[in-house]
This record gives sequence, structure tokens and C-alpha cells, in this order.
Amino acid sequence: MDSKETSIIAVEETEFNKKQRNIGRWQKMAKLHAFTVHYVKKARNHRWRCSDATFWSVDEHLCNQWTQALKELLEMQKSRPKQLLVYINPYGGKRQGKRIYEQKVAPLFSLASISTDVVITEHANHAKDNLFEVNIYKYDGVVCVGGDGMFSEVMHGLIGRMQKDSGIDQNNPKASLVQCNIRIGIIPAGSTDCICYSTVGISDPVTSALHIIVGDCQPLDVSSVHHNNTFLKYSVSLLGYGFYGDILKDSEKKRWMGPMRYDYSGFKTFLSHHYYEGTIAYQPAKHTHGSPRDQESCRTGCYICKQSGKQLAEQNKERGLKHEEGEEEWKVIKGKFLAINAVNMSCACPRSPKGLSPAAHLADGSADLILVRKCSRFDFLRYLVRHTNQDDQFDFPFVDVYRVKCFQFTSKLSEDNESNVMDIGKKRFGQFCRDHPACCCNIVNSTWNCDGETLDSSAIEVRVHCQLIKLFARGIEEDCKDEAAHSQSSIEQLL
Ligand SMILES: CCCCCCCCCCCCC/C=C/[C@@H](O)[C@H](CO)NC(=O)CCCCCCCCCCCCCCC
Ligand SMILES: Nc1ncnc2c1ncn2[C@@H]1O[C@H](COP(=O)(O)OP(=O)(O)OP(=O)(O)O)[C@@H](O)[C@H]1O
Ligand SMILES: [Ca+2]
Repeated sequence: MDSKETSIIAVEETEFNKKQRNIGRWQKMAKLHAFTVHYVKKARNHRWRCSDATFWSVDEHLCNQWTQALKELLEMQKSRPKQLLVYINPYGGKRQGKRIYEQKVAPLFSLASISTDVVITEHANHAKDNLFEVNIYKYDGVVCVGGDGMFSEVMHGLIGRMQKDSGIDQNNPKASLVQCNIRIGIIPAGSTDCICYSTVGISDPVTSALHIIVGDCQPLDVSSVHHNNTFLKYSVSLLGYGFYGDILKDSEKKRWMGPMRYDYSGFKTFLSHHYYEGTIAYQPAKHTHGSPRDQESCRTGCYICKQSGKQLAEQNKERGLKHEEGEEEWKVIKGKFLAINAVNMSCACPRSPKGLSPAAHLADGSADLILVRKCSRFDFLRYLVRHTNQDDQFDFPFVDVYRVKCFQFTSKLSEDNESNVMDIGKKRFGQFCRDHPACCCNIVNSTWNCDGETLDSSAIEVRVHCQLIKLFARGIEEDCKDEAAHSQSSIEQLL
């Protein structure tokens, strides 16, 4: 933790209860005065808990001085939020969002004197639309209680609102988007909670609430997705075509199954073993020093992300003077793919603790483009198993990975249509295959899975916007060997 930072959550004057402590002789001598310090206690696996310590003294003045000094110290923490706008999806994940917020999060916010305006969503897009109407500038942050879909709504609302207020046209794929400085907090209550897990290291509502309270700030890259100069969506985690797109499309019909729907549809999609033909063109991310095959992962205070942040600040200063993007070379790859995955972050989640690209960075201005070519079911299973263990998932002859700043994809089907090869027979065959999903032919298009939502177009243009948004998080902290000792920390270590 930064030396200037304190992990105190709140300080309260306490009614000293003699029965609470064995204070021996003291109780006979004088009336006791006390105050309680509530603080963050770090536990195993990146979990944070709220703990407290009560201090007492016979000297009332000394006691007041301490309370006052600690309160002043807290007031000085300018990065801490005072007013939050909270959106709760009551139907996300296991439908526990409202209960989780009321029982685990609201009491902590109130202890930390954070005032909140809470909206319980009534329909999809409620949060997103609402963010275009409310005075967002009076809040220090927006909190979403739900899963990745709910986060996506809040992100679209905030980014969209910022562009609208600044007169930026989101339909222009080349537009320099305006950064959003209102931080987003995620209280995980969804099915995958990949964004929370990949930025905090655990999917745990109390831990996330404490990161919000201490005012953490983690910038995050966002990819814009366009089709024919029309804005489709933003993505921060997985933009997946083929395997993950097909899983999502099938799982949408099984929402009633809750988080289990992904395992059911995953198994079904694995058996169907569809591959898709298409062309990918990408521009390598030359500005960043990292590589997707690095052994080191992005962690709190990441040097590579900091460097990208500095470059971005420089670019913003020189904005309008030059536009280098068009000058750089494009690489083109044609092929038959079981999966095309573009990830802006590792995509670690409880199902895949290292994620789809373990060395991807949260804020380096690049995405990792993973191409899984047509291979046998057995080989694809070996690849999937490596999502879940320590082995290198890119060490297969049928898997390629590139660090990119933008890419385009066109499916064979749309290429053929665009080049006016209007083979009616092929199109009919395509329809036939849609009706018979067990068929393995390569003529049907897949669907893009954009952070858990389907896109309508298969031909897309994607561009990474470095550090476009900020989260109440600090990235995953390095494993600390003496975490147990750390959690026993005394009050001196807190200050
Ligand atoms: C043999 C075991 C293989 C296990 C492989 C587990 C891979 C899990 C990888 C998860 C990656 C998540 C990326 C994040 C995506 C989110 O933006 C998005 C919105 O929440 N979630 C999904 O699209 C939801 C995606 C959910 C994907 C679940 C995939 C389950 C695959 C099961 C395959 C079974 C094969 C068994 C053969 C015997
Ligand atoms: N009141 C509501 N009724 C119906 N749908 C809603 C409501 N509020 C939000 N939604 C939508 O529900 C979708 C899914 O929500 P959420 O992400 O919270 O849960 P999930 O899908 O179970 O989790 P994950 O996205 O992690 O897989 C979101 O895309 C959001 O637009
Ligand atoms: Ca990135």
C-alpha cells in the first residue's frame, strides 16, 4: 500500500463497555473514554475484510485528540468517494444483487459516511439510459451491483454521456474519445464477474466495497466496435467469435438456468465443433513493451501500464498535430478458426483463474488477439483445459497470439457477399446449417460475444482506446508471502 495511504475505513467515538474488556484495576480508578478504528484487514487470496480495534484512556482530552486527528487524516484522503450513484440489477447471476447490496455493502458505505442514490433497475438498459439523464457530475463514482452485463451497461452509459457532452460522434471509428474520470465500482453479483475478478483478484462483494471506500483508481482500456461506420458496442473483457460467441448465443435461451447455463451451452458448443472461415487484419501494438507470451502478469502499479499512461498524456498534449495510425502496416491472416478471441485484460474469472491471456494488461492500450485454428476436438479440449491450469495455453501449433491496437474481421460469407459472388446455393446451404446446428460446415456465420452480449454484425472494426475509463480497483496485488502476518497488523502499521 502507498505510504501516504491509510487503510482506515472510519473512526467512531465509542461508549466504553466495561464488560467488553478485562481492564482490572483501571475501572476502579476513573471513567474511561474510548474510540474505535474500523480498518481494512487483508486476508488470503486478495480478500479484504473490515476489522476494528477499540482504544481507551482515562484522559478524555487525549482520546478526543486522537479521534480528531484520525478524522482529519481521513478527510485528507481526497481520492475517497463521498457521493455515489448505485445501480442494482435484481436479476443478475443468482438473483442476489439486492440482498448482497443491502446486507454486505450498504452498511460499509454508511460506516464510511458515503452517501448514495440507489436505483434498482426495472428493465435492461435502465441504468444505461438513466446515465444520460441524471447529473452525473455531482457523483464521485457510479457503482453497479450485478455481473459483467450490468458493468457493460454502466460503462456504455458513462462513456456515451461523456462523448455526447463533448460533442464527439461515437459512430466515427477514428474519433479520439474523451476519457471518463468518474470511476466505476463493481459489486460482483453476476454469473462470470470476469471484470471484477481480473481487476481485483477475487469476486467478493465486501472486498470490492472496501476498494471503493479507500478510493482506489485503476485505469482500463476499452475497445470500440464498429460496423460500416456505425458504432456497435464497447468491450473491456472478451470479444469472442466462434466458440465463445456460439456459447453465448445458445446460453441466452437458457437464462433461467442461472450461471449454469454457460456450462451447459459450453459442453454443447464443444461437441458441435464448428469452425468459421474469415480474414483478420490487425495493426501490432508497437508502443507497448510487453508481449502476450510474457511470464509476468499485470499487477498493482504495473510498469508497462504506467508507461502507456505517460505516452497517452503526451499524445493528449499533442492532440491534433499528427495522426500516425494510418501510416502503420496492417498484417492480414486468412483461415479457418474455431475461436477468435480479442481480450483487453486477462479475463481471469473463477472458471479460469489465469484467464484467456494471462499476461494481458489492464491499461497498456492494447488487446491480445488469440486465433485458434481448426483442429481436432481432442486438441481443442487440450487448449480449453489449459484455461484452467498453469500450462501455457499458447504453446500449440494451432494457436497464435498477437498484441494489437486495432483489428478488423470479415467472415468468408460476408466477403463473398460483398464481392458479389451471390451464390444462392451457398446461402440456402447456410440457412440449412442454421437449422441443423450439428452440421460442421463452415458456411454459416458465428456471432460475436462482446463482454457477454451478442453483436448483430459479423464484420467488425475494433480499436483499443488506452485508459478510457477508471475503476475503483488497484489491479491484482502481488502475492504477499507474509499476508497472514500482515493481517495481524497493529494500529501503528495502519497509520
Ligand atoms: C474441460 C474444461 C474446460 C473449461 C474451460 C473453461 C473456460 C472458461 C473461460 C471463461 C472465459 C470468460 C471470459 C469472460 C467473458 C465475459 O465477458 C462474458 C460476460 O460475463 N462471459 C461469457 O461470455 C461466459 C463465457 C463462459 C464460458 C464457459 C465455458 C465453459 C466451457 C465448457 C467446455 C466443456 C468441454 C467439456 C468436454 C468434455
Ligand atoms: N431489471 C432488469 N430486468 C432485466 N434485465 C436487466 C435488469 N437490469 C439489468 N438487466 C440486464 O441483465 C443483463 C445481465 O445482467 P448481469 O450482468 O448483472 O448478470 P449475468 O448475466 O448473470 O452476469 P454476467 O454478465 O457476469 O454473465 C445485463 O446485460 C442488463 O442489461
Ligand atoms: Ca490492455
